[in-house]
Amino acid sequence: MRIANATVADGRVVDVRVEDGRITAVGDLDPVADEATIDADENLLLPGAIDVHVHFREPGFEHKETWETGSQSAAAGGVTTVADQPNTDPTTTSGEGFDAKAERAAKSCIDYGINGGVTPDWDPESLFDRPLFALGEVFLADSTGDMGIDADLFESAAKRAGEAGVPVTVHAEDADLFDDAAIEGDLGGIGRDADADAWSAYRRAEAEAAAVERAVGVGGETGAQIHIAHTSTPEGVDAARDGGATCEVTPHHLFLSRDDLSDLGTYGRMNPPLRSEERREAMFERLADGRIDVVATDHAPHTTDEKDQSLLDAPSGVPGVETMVPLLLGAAVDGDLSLERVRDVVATNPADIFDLPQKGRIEAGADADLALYDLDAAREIRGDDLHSKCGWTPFEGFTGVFPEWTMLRGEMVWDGEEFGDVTGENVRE
Ligand SMILES: NC(=O)N[C@@H](CC(=O)O)C(=O)O
Ligand SMILES: [Zn+2]
Ligand SMILES: [Zn+2]
Repeated sequence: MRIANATVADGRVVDVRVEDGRITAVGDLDPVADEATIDADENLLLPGAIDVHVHFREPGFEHKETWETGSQSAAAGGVTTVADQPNTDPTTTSGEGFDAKAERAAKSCIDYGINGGVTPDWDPESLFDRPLFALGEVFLADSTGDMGIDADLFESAAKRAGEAGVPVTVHAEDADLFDDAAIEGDLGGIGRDADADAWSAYRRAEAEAAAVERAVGVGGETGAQIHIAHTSTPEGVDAARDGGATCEVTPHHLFLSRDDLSDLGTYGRMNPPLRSEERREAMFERLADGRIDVVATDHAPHTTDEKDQSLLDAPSGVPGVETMVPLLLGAAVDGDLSLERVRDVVATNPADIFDLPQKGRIEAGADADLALYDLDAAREIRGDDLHSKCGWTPFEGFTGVFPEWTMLRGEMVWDGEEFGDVTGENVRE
């Protein structure tokens, strides 16, 4: 197959040859006999995005998301590889837990990795016997699933991961620094009417940098490769960089702030929480100038019934896997971000950090994981149009550029209207 006349992120217009699921040539390519051609019409061709932080909820919470719905949502947003987090039921904290997830993940229509998690009763022996994508997210404070662990366990877990050469991804918040008084008394309101700003006041910004410093310190002592998940503050990003760690930011910490909580209510409750508009802008600046390595979604779907509760009863987390690339391309169209930055933070950098040499690039030898975007076809994001089982988005009404089609290893997994019959594989096997 030949994809003709594709504009790549650096502005070149090229042809791309795909054979047996791989890219075999990029450049000015003459068609060969009987070769199928897809005319890209000078639209933007990006490597399939790699979202290194999703919660596809299966096994255990199939009412929120499944591997089928989560992976379809990803594909419809130009994402062709995901890494799934361990706070499922059973938790992915033993070989058995890993196997239970691997069985479900076989239904994914995109490629994937499976992370191992850490709890006091984990079984590192059998867990490290499995092909882990990463150890993590390791919860330094409780979040959905209450998997927060103490400093000693974190250190011994990081040591083990370091020995095994497995990267460690960290949910960095220090619960000792939370302001419990912020969520005491009558908070009033349910769902969108709840005063969710209290959540941001409670899980204070200062709690992030403190935990990041602790995590990078443990990285230095143990030799483990540390990657900070969902950094939400410029202080957290700077502490990660200073300590030699890589870091990711979510779309919600780039595009939403505490100012949006009066509309979102509990639909804007997540960990770490939304920050001030000033901190949001500082995060965007660090994304644009290269200080943030990766955008990953922390796709954490919950049903509207679950969100339509009081601030304290509603679960933390928002969906995002389908809207990540569309939002970033929307920002690129507005001139806030270069297309090369978008490509790097959603594809090339995650591939480099998590050792996926076959992914994240449009060059000969790489997997033909590709998505085509018409930058003139930005449209309004609507929860009703998305494919996650949860049926809502915190980005309702924002503008995004969705893929015309998405290809996994040369097969059309999303043609803009329908999903192909495509089977994903574990990228570590
Ligand atoms: N981010 C969240 O608020 N929630 C995540 C867990 C997590 O990533 O902390 C979830 O699994 O729901
Ligand atoms: Zn987390
Ligand atoms: Zn998470």
